[in-house]
Amino acid sequence: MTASSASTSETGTASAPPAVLEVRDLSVHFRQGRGHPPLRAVDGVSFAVRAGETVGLVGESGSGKSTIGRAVLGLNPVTEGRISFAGDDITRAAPRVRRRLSSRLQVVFQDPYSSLNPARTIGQTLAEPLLVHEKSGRAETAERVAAMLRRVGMPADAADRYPGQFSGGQRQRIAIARALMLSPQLVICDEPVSALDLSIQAQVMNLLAELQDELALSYLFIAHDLPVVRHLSHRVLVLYRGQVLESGDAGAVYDRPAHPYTQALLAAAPEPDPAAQRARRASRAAAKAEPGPPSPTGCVFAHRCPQVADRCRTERPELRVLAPEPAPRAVACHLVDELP
Ligand SMILES: Nc1ncnc2c1ncn2[C@@H]1O[C@H](COP(=O)(O)OP(=O)(O)OP(=O)(O)O)[C@@H](O)[C@H]1O
Repeated sequence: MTASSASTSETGTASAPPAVLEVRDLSVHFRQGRGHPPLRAVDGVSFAVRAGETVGLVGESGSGKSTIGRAVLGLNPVTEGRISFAGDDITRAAPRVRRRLSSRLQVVFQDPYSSLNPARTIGQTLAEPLLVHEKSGRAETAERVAAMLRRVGMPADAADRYPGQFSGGQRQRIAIARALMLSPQLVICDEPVSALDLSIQAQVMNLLAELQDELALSYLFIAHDLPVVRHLSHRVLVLYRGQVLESGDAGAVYDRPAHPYTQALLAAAPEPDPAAQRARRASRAAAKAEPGPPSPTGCVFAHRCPQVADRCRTERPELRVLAPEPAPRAVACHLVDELP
């Protein structure tokens, strides 16, 4: 495996569609109280999401996935870096700009039970964005609500009922319908299927994929479940302690993980084939649990890495593009040329 020496943050090619979302060197730090250094929840992350594309964020709990999504939505203050939406800088957008933006940038959260107002009918919930942003008339609003309900696989009479009358999967369809009412360009999906049963998860993921094809939607897809992210993502970013350790084409990252952390993460996912399961178990055993604090200056994964070298404890590795690869892929590891 070889890596080009040029440092890069995945920018794609000149012929790629324009970026809907562009995140550059994003850092989000949280104060931890007197005497403690700030928590670097996100630490220098760069990526772009293009029209019609799904970019998946994966990583263990606490790796910074949701904090990135919340920073894009303006729900977490940005410490450093820049977030652009359709070419406009929205890093510290004023509430008035954010309100306007909400017609083009939407979110679907994990929990469909708490994200829908139990006291409002589904029709009222879906009509609200139209009434606020487009000042639509009543007849047109009712027609658009009914059409969207049909589109997400719900009966039109659902409009007159309340969230409590639906199952978790149906409520998530309704949450997706609400997100799409104003024809957004980008939807941030933050663990959108993790609260659902497996068979329902597949249905909701298929719905998201169909809607993307039909409406040329872009998704920033956040999930801890690796197969779920693979199913929907064109590209993925693998995060650990707020940093991207590997990124690139989803198929390549999953089939030939290059970073020892990505290898360990995939080794922890369920594997039906017994031979592959044995290999994974060995790789999992090699990646140490958290034996101590990470080095403040070196690679954030060094203290757990089975391949760690002296340099890893003192020098932070840059994200470098692997070559030759059909699609750009980048890995932050000093040992990338020597890895199996
Ligand atoms: N508002 C906050 N104040 C302080 N610390 C926070 C805040 N939000 C997140 N964190 C911390 O930032 C780190 C990253 O959290 P984040 O929720 O982004 O991780 P995640 O990868 O989405 O994991 P999970 O799936 O468990 O939420 C964690 O250590 C978390 O405790």
